[in-house]
Amino acid sequence: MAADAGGLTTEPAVRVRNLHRSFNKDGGVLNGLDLDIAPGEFVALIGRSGTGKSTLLRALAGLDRDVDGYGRIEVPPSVSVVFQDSRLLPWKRILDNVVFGLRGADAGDRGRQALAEVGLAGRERAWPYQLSGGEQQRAALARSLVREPQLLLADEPFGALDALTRIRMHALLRKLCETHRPAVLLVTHDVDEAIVLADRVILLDAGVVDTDVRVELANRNRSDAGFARLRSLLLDRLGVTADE
Ligand SMILES: Nc1ncnc2c1ncn2[C@@H]1O[C@H](COP(=O)(O)OP(=O)(O)OP(=O)(O)O)[C@@H](O)[C@H]1O
Repeated sequence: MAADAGGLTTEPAVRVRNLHRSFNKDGGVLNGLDLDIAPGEFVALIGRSGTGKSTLLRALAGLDRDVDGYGRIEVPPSVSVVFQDSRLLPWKRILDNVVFGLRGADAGDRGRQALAEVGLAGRERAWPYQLSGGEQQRAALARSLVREPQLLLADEPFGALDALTRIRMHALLRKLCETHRPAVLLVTHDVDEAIVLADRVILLDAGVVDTDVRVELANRNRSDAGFARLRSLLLDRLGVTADE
């Protein structure tokens, strides 16, 4: 049970217990991982390359049917996933991509509203190839959030974008999460991105949680001393010095 701001206890949105996953007999990628994410909590997952971040995300997304049977994964019924590439269907217009598979007479309206929320009003009839990389990721976010997921899983969603576009996307993602309040697990290589966006940063090492730190609102500001402290703590745990 996680304590919420009012001191009450709430059931976590995500509960992972003793999760193992290996791909060969040389050793495990996930080695008994435990993790709770509270409803509406934004968790960033960092870690050296190959430490199992994407493996965990895929397991939570239900994309890995071979996670070992003796661990436990509990996720909410509605989960959306965003990847580094937008995975828009090239033969469908943007609005049709966003509402693909949605039911209800109001699907079109909900899709249009979601596109407006991500700054793509007026682009409903565009084809994916007519959008920039950043715009395609905006459309991918709209497609996820129009489903009002209780859990949003994001695997390096801004990894392919230029630095300026990334900063804009950070602001957009925070705003969307504050409006829709899904629990979020964001995999990123970027320590700064993790601190700027998340309520909590988790560092994975050797397939278990190595470090689990809370980010106060003030620490999200890059010029805050707390930001610098957190950054050097995390970089240290990753085995790099802040000057590298
Ligand atoms: N389907 C698979 N088959 C075999 N090995 C795999 C498979 N998926 C992942 N692995 C291996 O599991 C390990 C962890 O991979 P994973 O993608 O989870 O790491 P990661 O922490 O996300 O890495 P990166 O930061 O480089 O994206 C790697 O050694 C990878 O080669």
